[in-house]
Amino acid sequence: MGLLVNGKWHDQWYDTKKHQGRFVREGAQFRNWVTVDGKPGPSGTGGFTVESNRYHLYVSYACPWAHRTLIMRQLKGLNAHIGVTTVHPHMLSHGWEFRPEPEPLYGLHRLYELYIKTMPDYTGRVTVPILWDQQRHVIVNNESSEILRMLNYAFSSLATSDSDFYPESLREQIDAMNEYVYHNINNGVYRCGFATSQEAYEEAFNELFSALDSLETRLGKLRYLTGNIITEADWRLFTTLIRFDAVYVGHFKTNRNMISDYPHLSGYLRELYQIPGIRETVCFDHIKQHYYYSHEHINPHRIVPLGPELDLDAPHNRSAITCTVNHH
Ligand SMILES: N[C@@H](CCC(=O)N[C@@H](CS)C(=O)NCC(=O)O)C(=O)O
Repeated sequence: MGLLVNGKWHDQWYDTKKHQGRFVREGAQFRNWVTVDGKPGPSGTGGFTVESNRYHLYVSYACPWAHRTLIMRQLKGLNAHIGVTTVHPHMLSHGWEFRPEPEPLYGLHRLYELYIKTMPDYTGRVTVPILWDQQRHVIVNNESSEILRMLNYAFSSLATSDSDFYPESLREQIDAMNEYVYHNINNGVYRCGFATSQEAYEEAFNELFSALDSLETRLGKLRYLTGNIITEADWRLFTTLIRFDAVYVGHFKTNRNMISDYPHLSGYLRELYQIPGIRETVCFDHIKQHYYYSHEHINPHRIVPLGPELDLDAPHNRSAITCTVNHH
């Protein structure tokens, strides 16, 4: 694992020293938007008009951030319009790689080569997901939360489903929920796992479990995070929950409870998993191989645990939760 400095690859682990052992995630740097008319979006520059088969997603099945984009592509019915290439689950000294086959567009073997192709003197982390423009041969955007919104809106002219995962009337609630879930849960598990001091770990651990406790209560009253329809907030939580018992509990030491110990959270997780098309986006083999094998600092012998056994096909019993709270 490493990063690019002026377009040169450096193999190094995250530097947590400047934050007293805390893991602080770097912001994504490519922030252009695909739009219906090619005008600039909320950030970046314009020229990225929505078109079938012009854009391509580079993802890892292991990565919770990339997973969100795969889910949105699937649920909107965009599979025929946006191709996907996946990286190898092991992220080693060259970062994410295309192995054994190179990626199909340019025959490249390493993800960082796409960053250099976009910006020859790029300095920063090399992350998935990437939304790639096959016409201009550049990264459009490498921030998953923004890619989700593009798939939901700009691409809706191509989509086979008209579901809206960020409806106007719920935006304030979705934004607040996203913020809370991002800090405490999505990034919270990484803050536990990548902490290099006891204090930093405990701080993240306590925030993580108090957030899970509070969502457990919430999901005892509401079918989904913001009421009776599934929004992007649910899918953003889902990608962390689905990895939790399989990986985070052991590898990231988030072991106060498993998700399966929480009746409402686990029923909710199963309900989302059982929605048609979703299980096809979940690859436990890549998920377990990636974390346990790649992070040598955490797991030096790279032994990948065989358990736990998860029964995600058990009945979810969520239809009993009728939404009585008016969320408007
Ligand atoms: N803000 C980014 C974060 C993406 C991210 O951190 N992806 C991880 C994989 S789970 C990655 O590629 N890490 C490589 C690295 O940090 O060097 C997003 O949500 O799109």
